[in-house]
Amino acid sequence: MVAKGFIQRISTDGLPGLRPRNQLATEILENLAKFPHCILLTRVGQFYESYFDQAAEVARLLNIKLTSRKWDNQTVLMCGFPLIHLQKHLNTLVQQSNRFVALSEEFARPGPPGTRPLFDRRVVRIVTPGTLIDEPFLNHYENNYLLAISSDASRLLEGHDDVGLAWIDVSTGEFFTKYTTMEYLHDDVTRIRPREVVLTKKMESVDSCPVRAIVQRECPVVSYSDTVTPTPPQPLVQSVLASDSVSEHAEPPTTSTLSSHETSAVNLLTSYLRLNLLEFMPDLSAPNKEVAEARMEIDAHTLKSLEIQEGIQEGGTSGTLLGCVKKTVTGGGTRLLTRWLCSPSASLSEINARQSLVAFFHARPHLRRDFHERLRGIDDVTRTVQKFLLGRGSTSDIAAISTAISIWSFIKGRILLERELQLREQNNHLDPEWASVDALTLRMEDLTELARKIQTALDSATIQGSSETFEEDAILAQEQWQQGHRWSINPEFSEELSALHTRFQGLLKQREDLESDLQRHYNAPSLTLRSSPLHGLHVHVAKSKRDAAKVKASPAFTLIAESNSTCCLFHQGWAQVGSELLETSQNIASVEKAAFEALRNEVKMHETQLRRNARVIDELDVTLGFASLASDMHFTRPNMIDDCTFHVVNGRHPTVEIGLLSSGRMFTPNTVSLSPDSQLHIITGPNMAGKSTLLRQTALIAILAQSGSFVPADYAQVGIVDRLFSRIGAKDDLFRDRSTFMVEMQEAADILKKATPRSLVIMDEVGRGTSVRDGLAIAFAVVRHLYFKNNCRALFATHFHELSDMLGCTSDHRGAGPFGRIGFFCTDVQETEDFSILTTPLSSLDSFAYSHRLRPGVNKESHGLKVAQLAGMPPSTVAVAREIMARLKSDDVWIPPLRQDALQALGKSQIPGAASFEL
Ligand SMILES: Nc1ncnc2c1ncn2[C@@H]1O[C@H](COP(=O)(O)OP(=O)(O)OP(=O)(O)O)[C@@H](O)[C@H]1O
Repeated sequence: MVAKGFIQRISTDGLPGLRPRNQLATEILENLAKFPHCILLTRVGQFYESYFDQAAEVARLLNIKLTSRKWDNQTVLMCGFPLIHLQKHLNTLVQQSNRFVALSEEFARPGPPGTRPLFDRRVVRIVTPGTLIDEPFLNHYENNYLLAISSDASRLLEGHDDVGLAWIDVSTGEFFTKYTTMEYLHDDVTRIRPREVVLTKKMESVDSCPVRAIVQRECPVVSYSDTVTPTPPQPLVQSVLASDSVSEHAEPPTTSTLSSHETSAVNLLTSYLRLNLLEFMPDLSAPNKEVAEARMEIDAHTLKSLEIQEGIQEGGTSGTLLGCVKKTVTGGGTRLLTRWLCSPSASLSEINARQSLVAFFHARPHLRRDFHERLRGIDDVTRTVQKFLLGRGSTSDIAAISTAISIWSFIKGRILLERELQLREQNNHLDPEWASVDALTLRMEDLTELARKIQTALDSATIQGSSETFEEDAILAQEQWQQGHRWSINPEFSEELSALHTRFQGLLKQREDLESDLQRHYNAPSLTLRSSPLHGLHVHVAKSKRDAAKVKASPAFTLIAESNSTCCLFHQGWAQVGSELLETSQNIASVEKAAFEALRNEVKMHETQLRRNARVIDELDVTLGFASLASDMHFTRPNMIDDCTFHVVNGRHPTVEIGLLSSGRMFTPNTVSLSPDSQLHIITGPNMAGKSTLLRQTALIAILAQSGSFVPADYAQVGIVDRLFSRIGAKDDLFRDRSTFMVEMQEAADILKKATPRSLVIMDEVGRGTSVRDGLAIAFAVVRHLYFKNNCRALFATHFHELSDMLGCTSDHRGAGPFGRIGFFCTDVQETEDFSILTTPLSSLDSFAYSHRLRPGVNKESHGLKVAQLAGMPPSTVAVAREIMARLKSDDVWIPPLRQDALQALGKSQIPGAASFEL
C-alpha cells in the first residue's frame, strides 16, 4: 500500500550507524521500518513526537519547532506537540496534506518493585484520509468514503470490463457495493466522491491500467493493497437496508447476492481497513447493494455541470442544488439528502412513497414545526453507534442514544395521535399519504427498554462535560475524587456499586473527621490530608502559618519532604483511611467499567435496530425538509408516471430564482412539454435570453422529482428518467491534452452512446467551438442521432438557426416528414423605449429587455452585439461589428477582418468599406 505523492523521507545515513541503547529509539526504528509509507507519531508521556528526517517534514507541515536530541552519541532530529493538539495536527497531516499517519501509543507495564512503571509502544492505528473514525474535524454533514475497486487488471486491456465497487464511511458504518463496467466507472467515482481509493497491487503493476487512469483523475489519494484473508473470517452483521428506500422492504442482501467482482471489492476494502484500523477494526454490517436500474444515472460531467453538490467556480455548496434545497437539520439527514440528489430513484413506488411523505408534512405545518424542533436535539446516532463498534464512546454518547430513543418515541407517539385526530375529524377516513407514513413508522423499532437501561445506569449529573471515551472519564474520576470529580454510573445501578459508594462516603467522612481532629489538636488550620503520585498519602501543612512546627515536632508524623512554604508528612491514621479510600475508588472504577462495558454491549447488540431507527429519522428529516422547501418556494407535487413524457407547466430554475429574488427581480416561468409526439425540442434565441437556464431547470426538475421532492412549477408530469445527460458549458482540459472542442465532442459522443429511450438529454450549443460550417454539420448529425437512434427526450439549444431549415421547420413549428416529432421553440429580446420594463437597460437610444419567455418558433437573431455592448466592449468596436452585420445582411458579402497594423500601413481610406469606421 502506497500513498500517492508521499516519499519515504528517512535518510539511510543516520540509521545503520545508530545503535540505540534505549527502548524508545528501538521501537521508533522498528515502527519506521514497519510502516515506511507513514509519518510516525510516537506518544511519549504527554507528547506525540516525530524523529529522524521525518521530523523535518512534520515540523514544516505543522509549523512547529524542529529540534534534536542525542541518541548513542548521534544527533537525531525531532519535533513534538502536546497530546491535546493531536486532532488539530491530524487534520493538517491527513485531511489537508493527504499524508498517512501511524499512531504509536504507549502502554504502562509495572516495573520491578520500587521502580517506576515501564512503557511499551505499539502502532494502534494508521490514520488515512479514507479511514477516519470519530475525528472531531470530520464534517458530519458529508460522508467520508473509502472506495475499493476490483477488476481483473490484466483482462481489462483485453476488453473485459466488469468492475466491482465497495465503499464505506468508516465514521458512520454506511457501506455499499455496486457492480459496474469500465464505461460507467468514471460516473460512479465522481458521484461517490471518495476521499481515498484502494486498488489492487496488480493494478499498480499493469502499465496504463485504465482503472488507475480514471481514479487518479478524480481522487487525490490512491492506495494499493492486496486482499488478505482474515483468520478467522470476520462475519458481516445484518444490513440496515436493502436499498436507499423508504418504501421497499426487501430482505437485506446476503454476500451471496453480490457479484464476484463486488465480493472481491468488499474483500479488498475490509483487508485494507484491517491493515489500517488495526485495533479499531469494527464488525462491519453487510453492505447495501446498489442496483444501477433502480437509480437515475447521472454521468460525471452532468453531476458537475449542473452543480448538484458542488459549485464549479468556488467549490462548496453555495449556489448549488443541494445548497438551495437543503432544509435538513441533522447530519444524517443531510448526508441522505446528498445521496438522493446525486443518485435519484428510478423506482416509481419509491418516489411516490417519498412524495407522499412530503405531501403529508406539507399539509401539516404544525407537525413540521414540532418535529424539526425535536430533530435539532437529536444526536447523530449512526455515528454514535459506530463509535461503540470501534471500541470508543463515552457516557455522553450513551446518554445521547437514550435521548434519541425518547425523541423517536415522541415522534412515533405524535404521529399516532395525528392519526387518531384525523380519523375522528374525517369520519374514519384517512388521506392516502398515511400509507407511506405508516410504512415509515412501522420500520421504527421499539427501543424503550434500552433507553430505560441507560437511564437507570447513568448518573445524570455526570453526563455533561465528559470526555471522548468512558476510559478517559474513569481515569479522571479515579484521579480526581479528591477534587470532587463525579462518577459516571448511578450508584443505584447494582447492589455491589451501591455498597461501594456507601463505604466510600463513610471513608470520606472519616477523612473529614480526621482532618478536623488533627487541625484542632495541633492548632494547624492549614493542615490537609492529601494524596499525590510523588508523595503518596501525606499530610500537607503550610509553613508560613507556623502550623508546621507543632506538627513536625509530634512523633505521630514523619517528614517526607519540605519546601520554603510547605511540608509533607506521613501519618499512620491517614495512611490507613487514605489507602482504604484509594482501594474503594479503584473498586468503584472497575465496577463502573464493567457496567459501562455492559452498556456498550447493549448498544452493540441493538446496532441494527438503532441504525434502522436512525435511518428512518434521516428520511423523516429529508422529507420534512422537502415539505418546508415546497411551502417556502411554492413547489408542487409532480405526477410521476412510467412513460416517456415530461410535461412541466411554468417551471422555474430553483437557484437562479433565488438569486434573482435576492436582487428584487422576478423569474419568468416557462413550460416544457416533451412527449413521444414531440420528443426533441430545438431552442433558439438571443444570447443571454435564458436558453441554458431553461435546459438546466428541466434537468433539475427531473432530479428533484425523482429524489422525492416537489418541484418548482405550477404543474408537472414526469415520466421516469433512467439516465440524465447534459452537454453544457465549455471547459479546456489541457492537462489531459483535450482542447475545449475535444472535451465537447467527447461528452457529446458519450451521450450518443449511452442515452436510452427513457433518458433525458440537454445539449447546449453543440458545435460552437469550431467553424460555423463544421459546427452546423455536427449539430445536425447529433440531433439526427438523438432523434432516430437514441429516441430519447431532449432539449437542444443552439445559435445555428439554420438547423430549422435543415429539419424542415413547418408553420406550426414542427420538423417536416420524418422529423415530425421535433418541436421548435425560442426566446426573444424586446426592443423598447419603456425603461420600466427593462431587465437590462443600455441607453435611451438602444434599449431592450430579455423576455426570457419561451414561445413556439425559431428566432434567427442572436443579438450578440447587444451582449457585447452590455459587457463593456469599446463603442468603436461595437460600431465596427454593427456595420459589418449590416453589410452581411444586405449584400451577403463577407468582409475580411481588418487588422489595426495593416490599416495603419495602408492608410484607412485605401481599405474598401473601412472609411466609415471609427478605428
Ligand atoms: N426565465 C428567466 N427569468 C428571469 N431571468 C432569467 C431567466 N432565464 C435566464 N435569466 C437570466 O438571464 C441570464 C442568462 O441566461 P442564460 O445563460 O440561460 O442565457 P442563454 O440564452 O443561454 O445565453 P447564451 O446564448 O449567451 O449562452 C441568467 O443568468 C439569468 O440571470
